[in-house]
Amino acid sequence: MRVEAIVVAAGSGSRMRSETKKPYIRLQGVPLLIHTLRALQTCDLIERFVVVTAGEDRTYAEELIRKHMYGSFQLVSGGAERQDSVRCGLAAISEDTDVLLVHDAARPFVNAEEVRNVIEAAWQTGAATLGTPVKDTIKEVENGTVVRTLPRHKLFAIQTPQAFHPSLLREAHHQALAEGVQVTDDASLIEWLGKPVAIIPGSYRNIKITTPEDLVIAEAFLQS
Ligand SMILES: Nc1ccn([C@@H]2O[C@H](COP(=O)(O)OP(=O)(O)OP(=O)(O)O)[C@@H](O)[C@H]2O)c(=O)n1
Ligand SMILES: C[C@](O)(CO)[C@H](O)COP(=O)(O)O
Repeated sequence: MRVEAIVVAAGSGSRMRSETKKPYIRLQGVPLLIHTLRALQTCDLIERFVVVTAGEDRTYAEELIRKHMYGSFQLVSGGAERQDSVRCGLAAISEDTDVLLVHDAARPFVNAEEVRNVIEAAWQTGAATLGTPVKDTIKEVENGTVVRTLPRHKLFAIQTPQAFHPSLLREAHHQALAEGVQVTDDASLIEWLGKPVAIIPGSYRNIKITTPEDLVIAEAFLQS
């Protein structure tokens, strides 16, 4: 089974409100993107990485990766939305790839077992994602008023990595582009095609670094 990974790092990080772009913020002296690539590399199934960055950051990111990492990788320029960046990455995936992993550069705490589990599930079923049962009560709200409370026992917070048969993800992105469908994760596109997505138990440590508070949590995780 040949596995390749797309790591999306082309976001603007607007919710972080930092001077340094989010993938290059340093945690214990090491850029976030490098923490994330190292975490993925703990799973020895991944043969090659396609790293998607903003066009103007490509050279800088390439230098960083060469300095801190081993293994095969390619840099690709991303697009305006996450979905566009994944599509740019897809174009650089090798034709003979059996399972394609898609991961946020903003999730540095994924572990080897989680990566392996999601890859193996996608190999069996076509599409799989990590997820954790939600801890809070979730309400649907409109115009500042609660519409309804959703049944918590059915709700999962969805993470990356997500893994797919490449042909299935290519078809989903191709159709979504043609029909103007925009979603926030790749699994949603598979759902939209009417195909099943397996949920693999994730960990509450696999946070997405999104707002400044997450940097405090990340430093604490790194120290522990
Ligand atoms: N046009 C985009 C938007 C997002 N991403 C990537 O998708 C992942 C998840 O997105 P998020 O954490 O929300 O990052 P940003 O879009 O950068 O943040 P924000 O929404 O706060 O601007 C990140 O690794 C981000 O770099 C991307 O590659 N291309
Ligand atoms: C893909 C994702 O990380 C799953 O939780 C999330 O949907 C990314 O969303 P964002 O809007 O880019 O934060």
